[in-house]
Amino acid sequence: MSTSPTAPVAFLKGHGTENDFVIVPDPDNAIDLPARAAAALCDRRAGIGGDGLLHVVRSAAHPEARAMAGEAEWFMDYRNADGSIAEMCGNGVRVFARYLQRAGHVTAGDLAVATRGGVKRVHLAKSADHAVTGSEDGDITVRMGRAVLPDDGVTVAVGGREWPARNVNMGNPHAVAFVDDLAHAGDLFSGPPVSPASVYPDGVNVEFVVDRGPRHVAMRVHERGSGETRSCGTGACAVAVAAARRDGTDPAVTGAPVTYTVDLPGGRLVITEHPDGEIDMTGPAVIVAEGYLDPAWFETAFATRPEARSNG
Ligand SMILES: N[C@@H](CCC[C@H](N)C(=O)O)C(=O)O
Repeated sequence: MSTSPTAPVAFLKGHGTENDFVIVPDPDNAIDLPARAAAALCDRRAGIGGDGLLHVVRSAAHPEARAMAGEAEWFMDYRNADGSIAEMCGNGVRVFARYLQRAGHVTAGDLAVATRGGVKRVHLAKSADHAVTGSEDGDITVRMGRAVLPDDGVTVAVGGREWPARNVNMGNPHAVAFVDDLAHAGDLFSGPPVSPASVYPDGVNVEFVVDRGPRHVAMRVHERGSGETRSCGTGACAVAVAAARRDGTDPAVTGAPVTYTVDLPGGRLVITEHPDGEIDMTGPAVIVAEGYLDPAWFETAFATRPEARSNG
């Protein structure tokens, strides 16, 4: 049973390759966080500010996660900055795991996190082990599951240019377009039109990708519900999968795992796809602050916010 809080609500702020999140620990699912409260927390001017919200709840205490409680003690109840729900957030899972480690709920090693996209296996490296990303706290690897690639023939358009895009589902929907120059994506103040729109009835995350070298790409992303962000973990996986099909390195065909380095405005993620289709994402995760929400502010934001505002 969730209620509006009367005591101060604790929060933390964290990021994974600068995809930033407000974290609200709430093991018993006692805090009601409707879309307007999530959007208020993520508001960069009138709230804490973030690309999304990580509501940290015990799986057994959340109706959407109860069935996963036997496999994963903790549920990542994720919201986009506009308050909308998404199935998965790759950077979010790493930051979620870092929070659990900092709070003493888990130690370095392996753990499972329940998400709306199913249970994700996470490996928290020891702090000395940061060979991939240089993270001082140690890299975190998430087994992201398998990509689904419907053959839909979608296109993405910006500023009079149009590109064919690959439809990749990583639990959440992506359209991946290979471009000559990341500047061609424009200002990304709004979501680039993707056609036919009917392919993505619930909206889509759009990635623009350029080559940097063999199995090395760079990308920008416009995220559904959050706008342009400095990184997207599921997006980086979608990009690596699309690049492997384009490059003839699809592990299901070659029988060998393939690793892509994906550079984002906020940092670097390393993505390995295995012959069975399973995808591993490795990157950093950092907690930057913690504190308490002002109860009066939270009550006001909770009660009066009429609709989601822009996250810009
Ligand atoms: N930034 C995330 C993706 C968050 C969800 C996305 N905006 C959606 O609506 O699908 C990531 O790191 O994967």
